[in-house]
Amino acid sequence: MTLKLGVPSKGRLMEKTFQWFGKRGLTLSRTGSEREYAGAVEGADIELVLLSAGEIPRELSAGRIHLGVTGSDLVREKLSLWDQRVEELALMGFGHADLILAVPVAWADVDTLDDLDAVAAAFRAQHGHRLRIATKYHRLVRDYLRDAGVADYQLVDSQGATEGTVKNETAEAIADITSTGETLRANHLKVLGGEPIHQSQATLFRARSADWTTEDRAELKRLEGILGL
Ligand SMILES: Nc1ncnc2c1ncn2[C@@H]1O[C@H](COP(=O)(O)OP(=O)(O)OP(=O)(O)O)[C@@H](O)[C@H]1O
Ligand SMILES: O=P(O)(O)OC[C@H]1O[C@H](OP(=O)(O)OP(=O)(O)O)[C@H](O)[C@@H]1O
Repeated sequence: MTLKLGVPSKGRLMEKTFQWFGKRGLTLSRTGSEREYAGAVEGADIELVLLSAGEIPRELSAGRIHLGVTGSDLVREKLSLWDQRVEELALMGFGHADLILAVPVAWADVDTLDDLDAVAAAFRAQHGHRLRIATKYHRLVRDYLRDAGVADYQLVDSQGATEGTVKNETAEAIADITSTGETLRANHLKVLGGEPIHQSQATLFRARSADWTTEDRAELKRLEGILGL
């Protein structure tokens, strides 16, 4: 069986993924029409599989692809015990974004997680429901807040335009990815101080559970040589 490499089919990670491999002597390209999800790899016995960045963690975990490129945030969010299912082969140095917690700028007394904790307890007493945090990163946010001892909150699912939920009054705070900070500023939100929940970047992963034949392992060794890993 040929080694299968899953790469983002579009969006912010695709082009840089192709460049990253290209710089290391492996030419990845899309084949077929502009809208056809087909690709090829020159210089190695590898089948290119074009996938949504968000689906690559699941495909790796199920062993349907041997290797995959996606954001480290997506692997940690989508896979429980992610490091038992995949191995990080290379941090690729692009697609940097921080997963952060943000609250309205107008909350002058809330700048840290401890402040949020205090406000959350008071909020519940005052409003009769828990402070709502909108996010699509349920696992990462829950784990982070549990470790920090913050309990008086509820997560509200938001799959996009998360920063708008505060203005729309469906949440009091948000947890989302930011890179330039523009979207937060435009929506009058500020990041809580301290380390981000996760610092994400595009990463090349190896599926631990995929069916690795002797030839696949040999091809991976050769690939690691080409890529200088
Ligand atoms: N503003 C941003 N700047 C840099 N990286 C970002 C930004 N927003 C998201 N990302 C990163 O990009 C990756 C997601 O990429 P993208 O948005 O192309 O995928 P997606 O929306 O999940 O893809 P698809 O819609 O095909 O499922 C995540 O790893 C995330 O950390
Ligand atoms: O810090 P910034 O550079 O402003 O980027 C942050 C924004 O980028 C991402 O959204 P995306 O463009 O993927 O749209 P989405 O709302 O559909 O997730 C993320 O969810 C933020 O909303």
